[in-house]
Amino acid sequence: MSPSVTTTATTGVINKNAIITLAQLGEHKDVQSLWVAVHGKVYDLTSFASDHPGGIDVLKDTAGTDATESFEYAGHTVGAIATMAKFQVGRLEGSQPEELEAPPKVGLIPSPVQKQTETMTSAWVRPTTLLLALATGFVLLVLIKEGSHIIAALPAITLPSLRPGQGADGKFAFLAGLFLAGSAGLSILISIYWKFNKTLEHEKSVFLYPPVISRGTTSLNIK
Ligand code: HEM
Repeated sequence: MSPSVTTTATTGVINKNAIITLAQLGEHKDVQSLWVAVHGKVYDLTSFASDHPGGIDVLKDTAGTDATESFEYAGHTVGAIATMAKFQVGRLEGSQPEELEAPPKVGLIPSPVQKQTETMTSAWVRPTTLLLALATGFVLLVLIKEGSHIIAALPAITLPSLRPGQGADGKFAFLAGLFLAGSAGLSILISIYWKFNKTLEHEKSVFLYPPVISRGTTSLNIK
């Protein structure tokens, strides 16, 4: 025999496994006694209805019925799901109570899958970095040893003139100036981005996050 409805939140003792029929649920459809079923579990929200952050009206509209669809549509947070347990007064007859799944937490720490991908990337990057460091070291050594000859062999660089046609070698000088200014600007931008990225103290580049992360039903599984 199924356990019976022993009591409600207002009377004290609660049997959370009490089987409640749809007809019994339907008897609690107003603010004096407001019950709803969500995912096979029945909740007595009489004392909570006026404090419900989503408003009392949505609860009044679904009072005495299976409110699973509306509940899901509202997209409740982990906090809301944790709060529900204390209002449970039974289980809806004929339904298999489902454990409510809390929406994924959204944060700046990547999930294990993302971490794995990034670790793979950094593992790939490491030998490249080593190779680059070795190449730089080699170039430096050559410069130290043969520096004066190389510098002597280089053509003299003349800074560009702002007025076209003036300065040594008009067109070339302007292009050289443009190139120098461009490289300087790019280096400044790269270092600003690098510093900005470090300041945020997370494990992922800022540009890898979507601009908008929706609450509740986000498909992002960032934990
Ligand atoms: C069963 C116990 C319930 C609890 C403990 C609860 C709790 C909450 C909480 C804490 C919020 C604020 C947002 C959040 O933290 O998720 C909220 C919002 C809301 N709830 Fe509930 N709720 C319950 C049931 C329901 C039901 C049955 C419905 C629909 C019939 C509903 C509809 C809403 C709506 C529409 C919002 C506003 C969502 C928004 O502003 O985006 N809630 N609820």
